[in-house]
This record gives sequence, structure tokens and C-alpha cells, in this order.
Amino acid sequence: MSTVKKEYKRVTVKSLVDMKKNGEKISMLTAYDYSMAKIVDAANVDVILVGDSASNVMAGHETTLPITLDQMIYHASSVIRAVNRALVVVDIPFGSYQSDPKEALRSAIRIMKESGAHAVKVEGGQEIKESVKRILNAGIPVMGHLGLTPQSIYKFGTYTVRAKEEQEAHKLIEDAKLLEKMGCFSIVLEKIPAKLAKEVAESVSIPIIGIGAGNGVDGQVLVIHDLLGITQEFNPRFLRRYLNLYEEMGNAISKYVDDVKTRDFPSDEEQY
Ligand SMILES: Nc1nc(=O)c2c([nH]1)NC[C@@H]1CN(c3ccc(C(=O)N[C@@H](CCC(=O)O)C(=O)O)cc3)CN21
Ligand SMILES: CC(C)C(=O)C(=O)O
Ligand SMILES: [Mg+2]
Repeated sequence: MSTVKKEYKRVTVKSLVDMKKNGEKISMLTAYDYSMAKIVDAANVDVILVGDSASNVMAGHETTLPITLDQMIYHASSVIRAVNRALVVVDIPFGSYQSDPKEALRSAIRIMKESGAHAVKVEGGQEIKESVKRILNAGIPVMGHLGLTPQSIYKFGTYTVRAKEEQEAHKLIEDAKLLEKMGCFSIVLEKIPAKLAKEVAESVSIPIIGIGAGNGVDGQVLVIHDLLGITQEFNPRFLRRYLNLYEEMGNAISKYVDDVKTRDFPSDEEQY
């Protein structure tokens, strides 16, 4: 048969929970556009996060707060067009779910309807309980995000490790249990002592995906620009850089500029 379509075993919220059960670690990475998402999906990353970190790495803002729901939908719809296998999760941006549960549901519905994404992510526990319930009741899968929650950076003032005090550690575990009980399919844990993160992962049956949360959790997530070395000034301890693309891209582009200036490009073979 010449028209056989390539079969992809799609990642679903259920397969992620099964992966935890079977002890298989989950890989998650951000993407914000079609071309990058194609590469990430083809490399078999399990979950692609259209993160509100787009506010930083795509738009150049200092925090995640300014990015809008429309902008997140634009990024998400670009990513969705590239993906055949990964589960695509989209951050609901700051200001689009905190004021009331109906608004939260409207935002989640817009993301699902207008981008074709598979799930949404929201930051917080107890504080946003009613909103999470509403979204889940509409049949939209929700990923939680606890620990360092960048949308509330001005409440804390720093990006230091979270939940070092006993009281915060207790709330973190309670929040994780609450999100699980309500029906969230997974939780991101950001910048938490490894020992506590492991305890959280052992306290719930849904997968805990860490960033700066050690090796005792069920999966890892990074921002793709950090992993590829496109960002330069972001150097937290948890980051492993696999390339220095900032330098490599710069060198290639400088070479191009040189070739234009010296009339080396285009050559006889590169013209009509
Ligand atoms: N490029 C990028 N990568 C990310 O992982 C990321 C973003 N942007 N933007 C949104 C949030 C913000 N996140 C952050 C931000 C800062 C640290 C951090 O560790 N910053 C400092 C330490 C600050 C301190 O100790 O006071 C560092 O060491 O770089 C970690 C995660 C994760 N997200
Ligand atoms: C760092 C990850 C978890 C995130 O929320 C983002 O990229 O926006
Ligand atoms: Mg985010």
C-alpha cells in the first residue's frame, strides 16, 4: 500500500500516569513555535509545554506576567500544527484564571478550542481550587504547578529555593494531594529541595515533573532555549546545557555577513 500513514503512538494523560506506575521517567520540554516543536516532537519528548516562559524567551520580558491569553493561543496553535506524538500542555497566563472560576474556565476553553492543545497548566494549590474544579468539570485535563510559581514572583521578590521551612513543606504536600484528589493528571514542582520533592512524588499517584526538584521525582522539564544554550544569562544550578547555540548561531551568522561583504556569497552556482 502506498498511502499508509505513519503511525504514532500518541502520549495521553493516561499514558503519563501509567509511566509513573511502571517507573518510566517522563521527559518534558517547552516549545513555542512550529519549527522547534517539530524537532522536539521528532526527538520523542513525551510532553511539550507551551510555557508562559514565552514571555521571557520569545518576547523579551523580564517576567512571565505580561504575556496575554491571545499570545499564548498563537504560540500553542503553532506548536500543535507540528506535533504528532507528544502531549501538548499550555500555561494559562497570569490574569486569565485568578479572578474567578468562570473566567478560568473561559480561558481554558479558549485555549483548547482555538489552539487544539491537549491540556492546560495553572500555578497554585488551595488558592485556585475552585478554578481547577471548574476546568476539570468541563473535561479539560489540568496540570498543576507548585513550589516556585513565577506568576507570583512579586509576592516573594526572589527566585530562591521554595519550601525550606517546615510549614511551607507541609502546605506543598497538602496542595499536591489536593490537586490529585480534584483530578489533576500531573504536577510541575519547581525549585524545591530534592528530599522534599521525592516525598511529594511518593505521596501522590499522579506524576510529579521537576525543574530544580532533584532526581526523586517522576520526570523532568526544562525551557528549550536553556537546554540548547540560546539563553546566556540564565544559570541556575539545575540547568544542564547540551549545546552553546548562542555561540554557534552567532558564528554562522557572522560568517554569512562576511561572505556577503566579501562578495563570496552568492557564488556562480548559487544564482540563476
Ligand atoms: N529562560 C527561562 N528558563 C526558565 O526556566 C524559566 C523562564 N525563562 N521564565 C519563567 C520561569 C522562571 N523560572 C526560574 C527563574 C529563576 C530561577 C533561578 O534559579 N534564578 C537564579 C537564582 C535566583 C536566586 O537564588 O535568588 C539563578 O541562579 O539563575 C529558576 C527558575 C523558570 N522559568
Ligand atoms: C518552567 C516551566 C515549568 C514553565 O512553567 C514555563 O516554561 O513557563
Ligand atoms: Mg510557566
